[in-house]
Order: sequence, then C-alpha cells, then structure tokens
Amino acid sequence: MNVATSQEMREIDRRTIEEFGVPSLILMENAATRVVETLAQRRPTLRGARVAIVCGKGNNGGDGLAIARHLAVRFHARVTVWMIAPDPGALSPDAAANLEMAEKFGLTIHWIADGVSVELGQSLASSDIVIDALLGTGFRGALEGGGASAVEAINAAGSAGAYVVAVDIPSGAEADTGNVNGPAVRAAITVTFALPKIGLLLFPAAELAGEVIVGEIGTPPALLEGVRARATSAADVAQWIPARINGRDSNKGKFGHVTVFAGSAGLIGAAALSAESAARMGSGLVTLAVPEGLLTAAMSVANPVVMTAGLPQTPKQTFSSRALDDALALAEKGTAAAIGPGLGGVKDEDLQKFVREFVARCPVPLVIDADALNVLSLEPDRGASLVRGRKAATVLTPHPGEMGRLLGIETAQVQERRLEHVRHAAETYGCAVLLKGSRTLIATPDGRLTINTTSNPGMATGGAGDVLTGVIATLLGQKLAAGDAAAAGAYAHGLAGDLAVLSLGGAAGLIAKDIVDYLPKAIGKCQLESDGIISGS
Ligand SMILES: NC(=O)C1=CN([C@@H]2O[C@H](COP(=O)(O)OP(=O)(O)OC[C@H]3O[C@@H](n4cnc5c(N)ncnc54)[C@H](O)[C@@H]3O)[C@@H](O)[C@H]2O)[C@H](O)CC1
Ligand SMILES: [K+]
Repeated sequence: MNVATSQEMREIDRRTIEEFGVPSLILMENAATRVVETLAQRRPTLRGARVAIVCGKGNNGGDGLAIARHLAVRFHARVTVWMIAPDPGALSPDAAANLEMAEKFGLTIHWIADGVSVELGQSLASSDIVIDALLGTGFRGALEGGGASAVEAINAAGSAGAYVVAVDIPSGAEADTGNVNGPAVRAAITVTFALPKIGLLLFPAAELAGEVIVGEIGTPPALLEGVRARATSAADVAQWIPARINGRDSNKGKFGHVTVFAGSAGLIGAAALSAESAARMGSGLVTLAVPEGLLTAAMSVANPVVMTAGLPQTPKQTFSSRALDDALALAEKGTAAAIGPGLGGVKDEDLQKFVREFVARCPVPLVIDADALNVLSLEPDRGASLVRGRKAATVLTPHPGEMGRLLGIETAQVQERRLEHVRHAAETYGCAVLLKGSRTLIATPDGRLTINTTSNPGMATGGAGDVLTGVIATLLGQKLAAGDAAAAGAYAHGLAGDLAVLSLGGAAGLIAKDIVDYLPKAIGKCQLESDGIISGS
C-alpha cells in the first residue's frame, strides 16, 4: 500500500486540479462524503444525533464545514460547528466557500479565536459525535493556545463517551513524522483521503488515529502510484516469496543456501538463532561458520539441519583475519551470507580486519548486522566506502544505537527523525538499510522507503534481531532485491512475533526462538491473505 507525505499529497491534489480539471471544491466535497458515509456505517444512530465539529482555518476545517452540511441535510443531525479562527477572512479559499454554504444552510456556527471556551467544552461533552477538522496535513510543530484547548476539549469529550472522528489525521500529530509535540486528538477512527499519510503509520500518531479508513476522493489512480513510500502488505510478501519457493520444479538448490558468520565466546546462541531462522524461513541449506574453538558448542546448540564450520580465531575466540580465505570460499558456495550476530570483541583489531575484508570481498548478497555494523562505524567513512564498493547486494540492519554510530550522531537524534536518517544511511552506504523499531523502516539508495506495520513490544527481547538477520539473508539468497528482502523479511519476522504472542497469550514471555518457530505460519498466513482465503488482521 502506498503512503504519502504532505508535500506529495499537495502535489497530487495540484495535478488533479490543474491537469485533470477536477475542481478543488469537488475534492473537498468527496472528502466530506467519505467521512459522512463512514459515520453512517459505524453509527446506526446518526440520524438526529448531536454532532460537534471543530474546524480550523485551513482546508481540513473546510472538510469539516462540508461534513457539517451533509450531516445536517442528509441525516438531520443536530450539528454545531466550532470555528477555531479569528474571523472568516483567515480561512483558506475552499474553507471560506464552505463556510458561506454552511451559513446559507442555516447551520449553527461559533467562533473562538483563542483562549479557553467553557461553551466549547460543554458543547463537545454533550455531543454523541465529535469531529476533529482542526488541522490536517498543513500542521507542523506543537499546538498552543486556542488550538490546544480545543484539542483538550475534544479529548475530554472522547473520554466522556463521545465518538471522536479525525478528519485526515488527528489534529496535533504531524503528517510526515507521526510526531506529537504537544496536545493531540485521540480518535476512535480517522478517515484519511486518497492515500494514508505517512504519519498515520508511525507512532505515536498511529496510536492516536484509532482505526484508519482511506477514503477515495476522485484522484486519478496514476498519480497515487508516484509516491516514494509504502507499507508492506501480506500480498507483497506472498508475491515476492512464492515465485521462488513454490515452483513446481522445486528442489533444494532453488531455495538458496545461506552462510552465517557469527558467534564468539558466550554469544554462540546468537549465531544458532540466525542460522535456524534462515532454515525456518525456507533456505534450502544453511551453514553456520563460527570461530573454531566454538565449533563443538555451536554443534550442540544449533539445529541439526544446520551445517557447521570452524574458522581460525583470535586468542579471545573471535574470528581472526587468518579466517578470511576460508570464509570467502564458504560464502561463495552459498547464495547469500550474513555477518555480525554475536561476533563480540569489536575492539579486537584482528577481528576488525576480518570484518572489513570480508564485507569488501564477500561475493554474494550480504546482511550486515550487530557487531559487524559496530566495526564499520569505528571509521564510518571507511565503512561506507567498503560497503559502497561491494559488487553484490547488501542490507544493513541497525537498531537505533547502531544507526547513530553508523552516522556519527546520537541515538536520540536518530529517533527524532527516523525517516530522514534511514534514508540518509541508505544514500551514504549505497545499499538497503533497515532501521529497527516499533515501526521498522527500510530505505534504499533510490529514495524509496518502506514502513513495516507488523511486530509487537514482546519482540523487544534478546536475539530477535539475530532472527531477523537469518530471515533477510534467506530472502536475499532466493534472489529478492535488497529492499524487497528487507521489507518482506521485516514483515514476516514481525508477523511471526505477532502470531507467537497470540499463541502464547502474552507478550512478556516471548523469546526469540518463538519468532523462529512461527516463521512458517507467518509466511503461510501471508499466502492465505494474498489468495483472499482469509482476511488481513
Ligand atoms: N487529497 C487530500 O488529501 C485532500 C485533503 N484536503 C484537506 O486539506 C487538508 C490540508 O489543508 P491545508 O489547508 O493545507 O492545511 P490544514 O487544514 O492542515 O491547516 C493548516 C493550518 O494550520 C497552520 N499551522 C501549521 N502549524 C501550526 C501550529 N504548530 N500551530 C498552529 N497552527 C499551525 C497553518 O499555518 C495553516 O493555516 C488535508 O489535511 C485534508 O483534510 C482537501 O480538502 C481535499 C483533498
Ligand atoms: K484533523
């Protein structure tokens, strides 16, 4: 599913209006109709209901005024409009046009420029339905003054039982970041137009939006295809994977062969988890390479389907640069590799040398994770040029701390502008970059962005990242493009975690191995959803 930034949406609207001749007032009318239809579906008692509509001075407020008119005309709703604006002169042209219509239809309209209004609070609290048409995609920053008190009144009414509907996006939330920097509306449902705005998929806005409905408003479909961001769907995953693993002439060789370079003393479990997850994700063959002194340990903890190899090690039992030739030869036998989980000892110069050389020369598609990322970020410029120089596809899978080190910034800075930083990293390192989080983001150097909507807080558990590494390596080894492998991998991994939590009946006790075990179910569910046999969650 495509998702839009506010700027892309403005541009799509402009082209709809100028190139396709659809007047902007028609778009607004369609937007209002979609909200009213949704309300009619969700609230069987809409006829005669008490509805308060809070409108701002921009086009979001214009939508609200059009909604007010339709509710009054078609459903005889008892509508009160609250304009949070100084006077009609402050309104956008389309909002002004709708104000004029609303006035001529005899609707009740109150004006509050700023400050707290007792009447507003009372009106909202005694309404069955409250419509938030205060601010839409034009909003940035934090709400203050009259807008902030209006939002507080809407939320108080919502807490008291009113059904709160947000128009396009909950007011106070930023459409491009999902950030909430001050008071923001908590809605039961959000009706957004043409395409979901990126912010609706990102936290905390995603949580405030409630159920998100996308209303078609007459935008030419071709214009909706031109946006840069998307959210992965089950159908995407099903489409990307089965062509490679469900062919009639299936054989082991077709499923790919992943080689995982991982593990150090005390961290052999990370290696075993990555390898097993590659097997569960459908890799035909999996080889786990560990420092040679840990080979026996690896063989005892790894799943028996996993082949193992021991490579020359440093005195601290991490890979030595002497392991390089063997490692490259092993990698070359497979269709994709992964390096990083549990490597340990990032300060060890011999390990650093191994990682740098391996990354530069590994001839097959490669996932770089965890300590391998930390080695690269010891000298970020050198790390970036090593990755950029690679001949085969690459996916980096940093968590926010690792991303900060890769870019030479603080973790908090990463989290404040996740979209921006993941895109920047993809450009800098010239490869697909997956930034982990409650909404994992994937960027590719061509500027495309994917938002992952599966996963749950139970997955914030040791080893979950190692599992993801094995999953993505499998998809790379089945010849998916780097961005698709990362997107499909994040989706399947998150869904496996969701299914595991459902099955366990709670999130707290989820362990990484559960994610591994639910991978087959997750992929199966994607296929069933894609075939229309079951509906999406
Ligand atoms: N295709 C579509 O999606 C359509 C959407 N429509 C609706 O139009 C709005 C966007 O309208 P716009 O006039 O651009 O912006 P807003 O209504 O969100 O108003 C912005 C308003 O707020 C001011 N502002 C910005 N930041 C702040 C702040 N921190 N504090 C206070 N005020 C702020 C800004 O200066 C503007 O005056 C979209 O969401 C849809 O609802 C169309 O109706 C149809 C097509
Ligand atoms: K709104």
